[in-house]
Amino acid sequence: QPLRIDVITIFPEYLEPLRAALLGRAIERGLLEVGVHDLRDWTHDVHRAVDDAPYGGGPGMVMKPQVWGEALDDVCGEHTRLVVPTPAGRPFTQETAREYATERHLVFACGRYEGIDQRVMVDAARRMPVDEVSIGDFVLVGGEVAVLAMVEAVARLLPGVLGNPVSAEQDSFSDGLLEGPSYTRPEVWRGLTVPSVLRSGNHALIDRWRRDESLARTFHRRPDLLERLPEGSLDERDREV
Ligand SMILES: NC(=O)c1ccno1
Repeated sequence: QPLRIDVITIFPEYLEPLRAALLGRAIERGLLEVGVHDLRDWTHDVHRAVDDAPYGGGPGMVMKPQVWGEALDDVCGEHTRLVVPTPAGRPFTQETAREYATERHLVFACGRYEGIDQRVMVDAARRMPVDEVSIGDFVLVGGEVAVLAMVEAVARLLPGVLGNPVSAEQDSFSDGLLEGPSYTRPEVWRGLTVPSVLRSGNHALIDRWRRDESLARTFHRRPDLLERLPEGSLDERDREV
């Protein structure tokens, strides 16, 4: 059955984009299920408080464990992987997206940057896998935008979501390299031409050119990715690029 995704947040309206365009159509087609929940529905006080001052002092507020505990008790099930976006998390990469696309149920807990009381993740880890992940080395106001990014990265890998499934294999990172430049008509635009090899019809040459462009771009923009390539990824020809 389709991957089920639930998002718990104090800004449910932030997740509306999941209902639009490609993702919205995939949901309508039953290729994945998405539920969005307002964390405040699990508060019991008149102020619907979800955070409090941090023990030990310091700036900002920390999200209360009781509210999160009750929300997760209701939303998580026996096949749930809990994902908590945070700048302090392990890197979320294309590999992570591929793993998540094979899950049955993902629950995303959107916290403020100051964080959720750590005991919420400790308690959840007693009965399900819990991933604290970061989408990049920068700080957002909350986890919602990170969830939008991760859900999009995962959903596009699900069967039937992308019109042209091959592109999921060919996009950046699938072979560990960055994707090279792309071109379309017109052949000359503002005096700029399309590399002639792409119009040669010689697909062996075209593939070779594209690989060289990927290697060069990766070398210049992300040399760290070259370090991480699995052994044997680069042949003699590649090393000359
Ligand atoms: N870098 C991140 O993933 C993040 C999540 C919340 N704030 O920043």
